[in-house]
Amino acid sequence: MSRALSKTTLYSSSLFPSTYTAHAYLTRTAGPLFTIHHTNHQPKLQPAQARHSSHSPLSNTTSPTTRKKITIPTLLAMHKRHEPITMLTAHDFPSAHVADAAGMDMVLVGDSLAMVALGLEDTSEVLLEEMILHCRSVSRGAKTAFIVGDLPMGSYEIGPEQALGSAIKMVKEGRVHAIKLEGGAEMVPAITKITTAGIPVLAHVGLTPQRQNALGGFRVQGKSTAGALRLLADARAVQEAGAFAVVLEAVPAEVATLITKKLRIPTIGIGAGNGCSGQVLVQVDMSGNFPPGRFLPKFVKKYGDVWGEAKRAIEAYRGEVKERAYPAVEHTYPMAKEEFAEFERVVGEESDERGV
Ligand SMILES: Nc1nc(=O)c2c([nH]1)NC[C@@H]1CN(c3ccc(C(=O)N[C@@H](CCC(=O)O)C(=O)O)cc3)CN21
Ligand SMILES: CC(C)C(=O)C(=O)O
Repeated sequence: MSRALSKTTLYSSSLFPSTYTAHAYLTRTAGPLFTIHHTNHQPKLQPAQARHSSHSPLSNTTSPTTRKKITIPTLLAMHKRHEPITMLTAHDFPSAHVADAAGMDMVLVGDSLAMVALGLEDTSEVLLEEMILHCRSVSRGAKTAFIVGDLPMGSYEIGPEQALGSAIKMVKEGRVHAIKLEGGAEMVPAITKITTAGIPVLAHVGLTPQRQNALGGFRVQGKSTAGALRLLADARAVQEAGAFAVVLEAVPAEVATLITKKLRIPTIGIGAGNGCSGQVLVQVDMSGNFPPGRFLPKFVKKYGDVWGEAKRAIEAYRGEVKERAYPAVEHTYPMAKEEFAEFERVVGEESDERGV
């Protein structure tokens, strides 16, 4: 087994579903806080309310700054003044909300959600309908970032008509602002068709994970002179077709820097060095929301330990439930003494079900 192949196997198999489990916990805990908000117990529920507001689409109080909606002109202005463009993936309401609150310029509903949110083997399995469901929840969570939805494999390669049809569905039903699709020169007719219809396209060249079988795994692209020239030709082709920016994935830094200089549109790098116009990473990777020992591509920097924190909290909860330390008195609802005394008296004559 080659080095690349064994890594690919490790990367895309059983280790991802565990990541999903942890995230599902985080997602579910956010839910109930919503309903509590609307009860009559306002004074007692202050803490819950405060936490609730961090996930509330109605309130912006936890955002560090109130910022304007990011649009294509905003992004192009950043590019013009050489300000790096920040992009992060999100696959649901809370992951979109936190990316938006932390100031990401762009949020990508990447098809990597097949692996990190759905536990699938690779990105080729995810359906357009599934992507749309995730896009809808992300669009409700990210109110200022520019939202891009990934067209999944099979939803755009047949021809420009199919590509436009899928793009329209992503915008109308998924509520995204732009779509991303993988491929270079061969995607020019599709990109032209979609952009002509007024839907912005983020192109994606270099390592294109939807074509991993043809590429022979997740391999760095553009490592030879010929490969780098092909990459530049592809990047130029998608630019001429009307893409507003292009993702460069797993490309030597020098090649990505030179391609960036040769283009008018911004390049968004992932594993392509710091000479690109912006950067993108997968949120679960950079926030450390995965179990210890999982393989990470070389370009990932782990900025947090979300998995460790979630596991620590869940273990503490488990321990307290087992010891009857949780719930404590402050987590319970009071009742007037006389009411309870009467209740106890009325049921007092009955025998206990549990054998007393
Ligand atoms: N969680 C996650 N993060 C990602 O960045 C990501 C996904 N999923 N799924 C779709 C693609 C696949 N990606 C990958 C996956 C593996 C490598 C990888 O193994 N790279 C090798 C280089 C191999 C070579 O030398 O050619 C490495 O060592 O980093 C790269 C990108 C990026 N994307
Ligand atoms: C890694 C990024 C660029 C992506 O395509 C995804 O998340 O699917």
